[in-house]
Formats: sequence, C-alpha cells, structure tokens
Amino acid sequence: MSDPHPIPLTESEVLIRGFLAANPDLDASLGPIEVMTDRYTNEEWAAQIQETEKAVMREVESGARARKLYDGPKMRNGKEALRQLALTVDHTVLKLDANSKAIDGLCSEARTEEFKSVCVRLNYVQRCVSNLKGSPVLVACVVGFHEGTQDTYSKLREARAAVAAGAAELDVVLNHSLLTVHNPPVTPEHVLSSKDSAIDSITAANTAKNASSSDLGDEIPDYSAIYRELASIRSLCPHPVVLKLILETSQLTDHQILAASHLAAAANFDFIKTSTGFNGHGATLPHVQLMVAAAEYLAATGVGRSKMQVKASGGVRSLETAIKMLEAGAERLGTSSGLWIMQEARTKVGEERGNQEGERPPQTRLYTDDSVAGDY
Ligand SMILES: O=C[C@H](O)COP(=O)(O)O
Repeated sequence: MSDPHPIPLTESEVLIRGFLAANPDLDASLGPIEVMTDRYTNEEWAAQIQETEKAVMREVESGARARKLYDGPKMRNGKEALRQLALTVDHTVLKLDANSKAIDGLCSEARTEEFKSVCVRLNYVQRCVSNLKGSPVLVACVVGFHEGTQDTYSKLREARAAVAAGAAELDVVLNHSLLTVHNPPVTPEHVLSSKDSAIDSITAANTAKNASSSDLGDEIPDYSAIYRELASIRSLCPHPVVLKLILETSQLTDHQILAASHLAAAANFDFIKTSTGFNGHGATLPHVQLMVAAAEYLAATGVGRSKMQVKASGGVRSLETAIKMLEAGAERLGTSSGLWIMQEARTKVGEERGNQEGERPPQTRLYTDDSVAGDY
C-alpha cells in the first residue's frame, strides 16, 4: 500500500494523529481540526523571541508600561462596576481536599455573583456543568495542574476529557521546566527564605539540583517542544474552547516570561495567565504589566491570530489588588477570594454612594488557607 502521508509528518502531527487513533470515540466531537505544525527550529524561535524581548523590554525599561493605566471598574458607578468586576472573576477552587459540597457552594456563589466562570479540577467539571445549567457562568478546568511537567499526551487526554465533560475554558500549566532547565543554580539562601509551602521548597530545591547538575547556561531551551505541546492542545481543542496558558511566573525570569508569551501567541492561545497559586508567589504587578505589554506587541506584529488577554491569578485576595491588576491591563482574575473581593466592592460602592448600595452578600467564605494576601 502506498504511503498515505508522502510528506513527512511533523512531531505535532504525529502526536495528534496518535491521540486520535487511540481515542476514536473522541474524534467525532472534535469538529474541524487544524493540525498545527512544528514550524520553527529552536534557533529560529530564539531569534524571534529575542525580537519580542528587545521591543517589550524597551517599553518596560523606559517606564512607559508602568505608567499605562487601563479602565478598571469604577466603584462610583455602583451596580455597573460590581457587574463589570464580577465578570472578570474566575471563581476558583483547586485545593485537592475540596469536596462536592464546596464545589456546589462555589457554583451557587458564582451564579449569585454572576462571575465569569468557576475554575476547578477535571473531576468536578461535570458536576459544575450540571450545577450551572441555564446560567451564563462558564466552567473552566485546569490541565497539567499544578506542575505542568506531565507529558504532552497526558495533557491532551486531560484537555479533551475536560472539553467532553463540558468545560468551555482550559487553564493549561506550561511545562516551565523546559524553559528553566539551563538556569544557573538557585542559591540555598533562596530556598531557605522561600515564604512558600513545604512543597514549594522541595520544588525550589529540585530546581537548584537540576540546574547545578548541568553547566549549560548558554543553551537554547527546547522552544520547539513547548510550541509542539501548545499547538497540539490548540489543535485538539479548537475554538470556541478558550485556552489559557499558566506561566507560573514566580519560576521564570522576565526573558522566560516573554519566551512563553511568544510561544503561547504563536500557538493561538487566548490568554496568558500568571500563576497556579500553588508554587511560589502569585501575580505581581510588574509581571502583569510585562505580560500585557507582550500580548500587545505580539498582536501588533501578527504573532497569533488574535490578541491574547492576561489573567492575573494567585494571591489576588483584596479589592485593591484586583483593581490594580485590572488597571494594569489584566482582563481576568483567577481567585479563590472572589466572594471577599465582591464584599469589599459592595462596601466601597456603599461608601462612595452614601451607603445606598452597600448591601453585603449573605456569607463570606474564603477558599484559601489563612495566609495573608501577598504583598506582591
Ligand atoms: O488560578 C487560580 C489560583 O489557583 C487561585 O489562587 P488563590 O487561591 O491564591 O486565589
């Protein structure tokens, strides 16, 4: 029999075809698949990323980016501001010990507050979809959470399963270890001074170990492998599925954040998102500014089909932080403190309007631990 594919398949194509062959039942639900190819070598990606970095850093270092303010919800606008704010919130529960009751609570709060979405792990997607039937609240599911180091095939399987269960949005964790593999060693002081959980210290210690075992500081990271993974997920989860790439910015240098942003845009992701909330610090203002600058530059130079949005997540636990992130250009907030933020917003609206509209929600429950909002 003659070869049905006379042109050699790219690695993305092989991965996607392999996935479809192993999952024939998923095929019908996929819709038209545009198989995205591997496109460039690592050196070619590196050259493009360098251009992006030069342009974006020029703007950031001049101070122009930090001065740029976007329209956030203005509390003096009362209910309209509350509505706008709520529509930026992905109401999130990702703790492993979350139970069905917490998930049901999350959904009913999201309905009441009219949040944009609930963001959960795969095992709760179906439950959320059924809880939220008939409401505009979307269901978002994390993929590769929270390390991002799972192999591409398992991320594809997870992503497809989430879509099949009714998820409208996928928050995919970048395999950031592919970017940081050649980082210089992290100092033991850094590991010890980490204010993060024990798990983060282990991650940091491993990163340090990996970094010190290689002496490859000048090597180009495997950009092709990152692009291949993102392009495969995009191919198998076409629009209207919204794809967000969680960069885990606490683990990355500015250069690496820009490289990841560039690859996400090239693979037609819809959002770049700062953090999982489980590894290192969460969203910081400078990182959000950097990512917004990157998204704008990449759109202006035609990388990707449309402009990526930025989601600030991890440690967004107060109205003040939420508004700062939105004014820096973030368009979505990933937070487990959505109720608290809305409560603060209602109080503020009440204050700014002579207490006319200062009603409070019936309950305020945090889905986070008791740690203080990060001074990021
Ligand atoms: O994506 C969202 C984060 O996991 C939420 O983090 P947070 O619990 O610090 O709000």
